[in-house]
Amino acid sequence: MLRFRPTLQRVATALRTTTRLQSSLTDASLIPATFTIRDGPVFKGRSFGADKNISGEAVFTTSLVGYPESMTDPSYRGQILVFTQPLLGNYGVPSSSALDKFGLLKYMESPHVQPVGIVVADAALQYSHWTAVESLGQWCKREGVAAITGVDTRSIVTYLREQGSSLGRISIGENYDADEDEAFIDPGQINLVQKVSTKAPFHISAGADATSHVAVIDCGIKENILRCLVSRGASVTVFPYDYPIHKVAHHFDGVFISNGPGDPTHCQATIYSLNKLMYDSEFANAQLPIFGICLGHQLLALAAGGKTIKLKYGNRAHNIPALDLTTGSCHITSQNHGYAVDMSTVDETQFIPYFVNLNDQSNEGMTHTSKPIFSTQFHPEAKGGPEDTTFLFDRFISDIANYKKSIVSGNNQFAKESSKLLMDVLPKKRIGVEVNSA
Ligand SMILES: NC(=O)CC[C@H](N)C(=O)O
Repeated sequence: MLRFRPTLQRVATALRTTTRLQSSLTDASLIPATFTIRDGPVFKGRSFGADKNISGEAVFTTSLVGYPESMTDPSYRGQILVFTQPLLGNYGVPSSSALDKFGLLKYMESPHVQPVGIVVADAALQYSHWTAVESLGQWCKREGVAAITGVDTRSIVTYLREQGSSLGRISIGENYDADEDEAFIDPGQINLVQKVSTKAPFHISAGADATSHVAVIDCGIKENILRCLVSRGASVTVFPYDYPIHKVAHHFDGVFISNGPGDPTHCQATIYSLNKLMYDSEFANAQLPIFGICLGHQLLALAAGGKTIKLKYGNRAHNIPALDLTTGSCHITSQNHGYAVDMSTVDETQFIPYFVNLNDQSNEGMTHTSKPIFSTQFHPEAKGGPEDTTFLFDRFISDIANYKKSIVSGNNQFAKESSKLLMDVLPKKRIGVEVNSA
């Protein structure tokens, strides 16, 4: 053993030196920055992102990996994302434009960084990964996103857990005055969905193996949700969030409602359309499959006459246990939400709870009592996070297959017209989505 000690000591010294060299905490070239919580504490650190003062709702995620996916999730629009993982950026950032075989973004959940700013304990200034093309800091600078490092994220999160999600701001520069009464932008007052939803329909083909065609309501859809659908044979036509989907639903084999940022009650046009789709006499006997995720779940509940509540600090993590009330199985789920459905306000003759959160008992999904309509608060598509609940996409595809069979056998009164929409001429990606700084 003794013979190895000098070697071990050398390795330990080398590791310490490497860590010191890579750490943002000791890099004097980074300019000072301040993270301030409104009516709360002030944290002094250093900027490693865009040279820009920003404000928004400060929220935290306890996810350990997956910062490229989280940071491109449109549901984070308008927020300042505090990471509890103490070292961020060590595996760099992959390409924002690489595409998979469906023409979907290979590594990112949308083309741009969505939070207005990020807060980390220690940003790795060197990175290493075979997919990496730039550092976390370079990416934030290129995207106009403020980033602060060298702050005590444990005490920030302790504060946010006790006080609830709060408004915050990141200010860059030495001469920041903590008393300066600069405005704190409250994204809760803004229709953020309007900023991230496609401005016109686009189409992603499932290719020669396509077995169905789904209408997607885009409230800020994550790329992997589209992939989960098309990789299961469902071609998708993606519509703006306020498109009157009830007027075109008969052209499709199913309707999907996506995740998205902000307060669900801002999406009145979507709620109206979903209400029509579920309750209008035209659709009364229709067995059209509908599936909603996260904001999509909240919008379905609102369309069914229910109410949503704002959680104290939300659920943002990749390891949240959700109990499937139909099977008794517990699944580990990926989550990012600040609002939740109050199931006591949803008509129980229409919808019953599907999943429940085993940490805080909040609702995690609902299922219709007589129609193939269901939704989840968590993210079965993951990215990042565990893929334990991707079987829900299989359920949706199987609901679609049953629906198609019922039409073929003439059992369904909701006769489906053959699609006359000119899918081939539709664009193949999102249209005119505003970049983060807009
Ligand atoms: N990921 C989501 O779709 C989030 C939904 C909603 N904006 C919330 O915060 O609750």
